Amino acid sequence: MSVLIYVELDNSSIKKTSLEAVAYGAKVASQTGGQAVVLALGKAENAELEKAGQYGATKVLHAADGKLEHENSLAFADALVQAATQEGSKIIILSKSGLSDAMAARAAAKLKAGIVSGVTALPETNGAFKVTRAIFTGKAFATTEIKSDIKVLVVRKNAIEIDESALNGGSATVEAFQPALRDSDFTASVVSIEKADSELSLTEAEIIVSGGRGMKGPEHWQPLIDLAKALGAATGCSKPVSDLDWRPHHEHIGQTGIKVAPNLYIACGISGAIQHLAGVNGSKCIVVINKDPEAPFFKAADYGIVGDVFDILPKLTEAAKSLK
Ligand SMILES: Cc1cc2nc3c(=O)[nH]c(=O)nc-3n(C[C@H](O)[C@H](O)[C@H](O)COP(=O)(O)OP(=O)(O)OC[C@H]3O[C@@H](n4cnc5c(N)ncnc54)[C@H](O)[C@@H]3O)c2cc1C
Repeated sequence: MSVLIYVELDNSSIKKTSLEAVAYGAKVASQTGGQAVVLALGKAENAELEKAGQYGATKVLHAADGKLEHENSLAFADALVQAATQEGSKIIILSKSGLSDAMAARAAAKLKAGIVSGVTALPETNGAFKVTRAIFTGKAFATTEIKSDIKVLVVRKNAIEIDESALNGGSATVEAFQPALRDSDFTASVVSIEKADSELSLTEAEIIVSGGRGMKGPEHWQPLIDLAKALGAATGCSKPVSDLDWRPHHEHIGQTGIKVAPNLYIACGISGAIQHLAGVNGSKCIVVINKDPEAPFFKAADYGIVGDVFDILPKLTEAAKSLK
């Protein structure tokens, strides 16, 4: 029995969050006595896809059809179902994203599979198949039993720890895969894409430096950008900041914005309202800088600095530069 893992591509490379899903899938495969097979849709070099082997995959199915170059949840879900059927996969794993949630739901309906999204840990597979997932925007965890023959898991970032230095150096074999694509899946298609000029995507970033209303205005953002540059971090912001057009809307983090799960989240002049926390509580380590020692964000912080952001940010930037 195989475990099928769908990986998302960005500029012909496997996204980091998808490599985590491969590592997760490989562990599930070894728990259940199967092999980990990867599905990649769109343009990518074999050498890039073989990398999935380092994370425990034995085989990569690659559908390079030009029609699959742009995200299309209908066609991608169809391809996923066909790959699962071909491989006889009973467990299908995707890394959580807007695209994968849409694909997973469609594929689960077609395969009559039980689906759990927001999975935070490896499943229990001795006896009943149980998974833990985040609920109430990450404030609680629920254990769910999946009873169907086929199971679909949409896994949150950081669900398992990957020690990059201990990767096994293996290489997966890449096989061409040609799903039957239906014209009805392409009734709406991407005509052009304009990418945000930020170099790092918030959902993929290892480090995020984020600012709130405490930054006082767009003209005062440079110290935050300097720290982000020194750390190789992406920049984010609270909702009022993007509502006020101090920062672009794609930086808005929280319940109504992007949900992030970096290794390090540095919050500068953000109060820590529950709606903001809902977007950051998957972060491994949270550092809060706020001049108000009673700011609610400190309760969610791993490290807190009580002080003025405009004093602290330049010092952190200098320290980050000197460490390099
Ligand atoms: C339905 C709904 C959905 C929402 N969705 C979101 C969401 O997705 N994301 C989101 O962020 N918000 C969201 N909000 C808004 C949320 O409730 C808060 O109002 C918002 O997060 C507050 O933003 P802030 O922390 O930047 O500003 P404030 O609450 O104004 O906090 C500013 C903080 O900066 C500190 N500060 C001021 N000056 C300095 C200084 N010089 N140095 C250090 N610290 C300083 C202050 O002590 C304060 O804690 C939502 C609200 C609703 C009702």
